[in-house]
Amino acid sequence: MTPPRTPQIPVVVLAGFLGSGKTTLLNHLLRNREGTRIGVIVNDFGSIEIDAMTVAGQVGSTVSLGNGCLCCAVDASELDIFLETLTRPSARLDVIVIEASGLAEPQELVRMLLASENPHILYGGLVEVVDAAEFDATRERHPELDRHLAVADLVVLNKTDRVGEAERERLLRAVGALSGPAAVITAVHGRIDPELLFDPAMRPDGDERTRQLTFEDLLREEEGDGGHGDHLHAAYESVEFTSDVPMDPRRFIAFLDSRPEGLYRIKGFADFGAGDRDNRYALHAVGRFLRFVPQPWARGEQRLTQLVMIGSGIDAEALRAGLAACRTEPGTDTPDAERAMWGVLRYVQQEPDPVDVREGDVREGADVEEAAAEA
Ligand SMILES: Nc1nc2c(ncn2[C@@H]2O[C@H](COP(=O)(O)OP(=O)(O)OP(=O)(O)O)[C@@H](O)[C@H]2O)c(=O)[nH]1
Repeated sequence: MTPPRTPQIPVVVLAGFLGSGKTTLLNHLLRNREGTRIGVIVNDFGSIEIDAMTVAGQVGSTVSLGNGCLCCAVDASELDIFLETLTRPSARLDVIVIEASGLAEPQELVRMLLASENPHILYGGLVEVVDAAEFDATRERHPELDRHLAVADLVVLNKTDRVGEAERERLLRAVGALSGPAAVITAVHGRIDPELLFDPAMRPDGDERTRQLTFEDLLREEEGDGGHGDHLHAAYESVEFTSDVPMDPRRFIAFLDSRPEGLYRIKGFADFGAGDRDNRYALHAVGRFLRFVPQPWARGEQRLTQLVMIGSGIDAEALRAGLAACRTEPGTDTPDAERAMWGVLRYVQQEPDPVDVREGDVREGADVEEAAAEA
């Protein structure tokens, strides 16, 4: 296996029915990006483009698909052109979010991303936004919602301010039953913790940290109280795990496959010892989405497994104990470890992965208006 030589930018797909709150959530992400540079692809002309540019000050990083419906594009070349623009080194983006139109078939977008030959992107998961107040009515009118939920990696039950406590619980159960193992979180005005979707940027040159007061800072001041209403960290717990003993690939995958529902996000690096002496494995999980990226160990770098897990209602001690039980025992770090890596390699992006795409669900391309790129 050849680890990617160029840095890859995660691409997150944001889907949800008309009016569910996608744009609101996207704006929230842009306002709370903390220095992370977000590129946005929208296919709803005018709905976010201005916000994306003014709020995040990212002129040149937003692509609008005119009247075109991205999900219906007959071939992936148009999407590739947009991604090409956004992944240019000069854009210096850390993450790209594609806001699917309210009527999109999100799995088609996912299929196109996985099939993309752009070496600079890494599919980052499908987030489905659901309007809590309209859930039953939307399902009635659009039975395909069930299918969208079934392929989502993270479901955001939005507008919970519009329903009572009991109704919220009922909806959580109903959505959870349809979305299977995907994590379901509730939100008001799309205020989710951005770290659930992507890591904050760590810039070696520190240019974002020593920056001047930005538009976001001003916005936060404007919102009063330093924007504490948006402090989502209080709602989530974060658990860290570090080990200088390599992880057993089979046990680690079994641990990940059975991770608890409330664990929305895992990020970090794993050392698989004899499984792969040359690479550490960057791990990125959003909801039930999981991806490993092998990265060569730097010369002299201490070989550690370092993980951060974010969730709500999670049992920190049980998680740490579960991970501790995944460590290799002395003497088991044998040549068989390479075969044990097969389970991990299933989650390394090499080609379109049938685990992520359910072909039966994919809609064939339909007519599409000419899409326009304005980058
Ligand atoms: N009460 C309430 N209103 C919300 C919430 N989130 C969004 N809205 C409102 O719902 C409306 C639709 O939100 P958008 O973010 O534009 O929804 P969208 O999914 O981008 O809509 P389309 O682009 O049409 O698919 C707007 O008026 C929002 O202000 C919420 O949590 N509670």
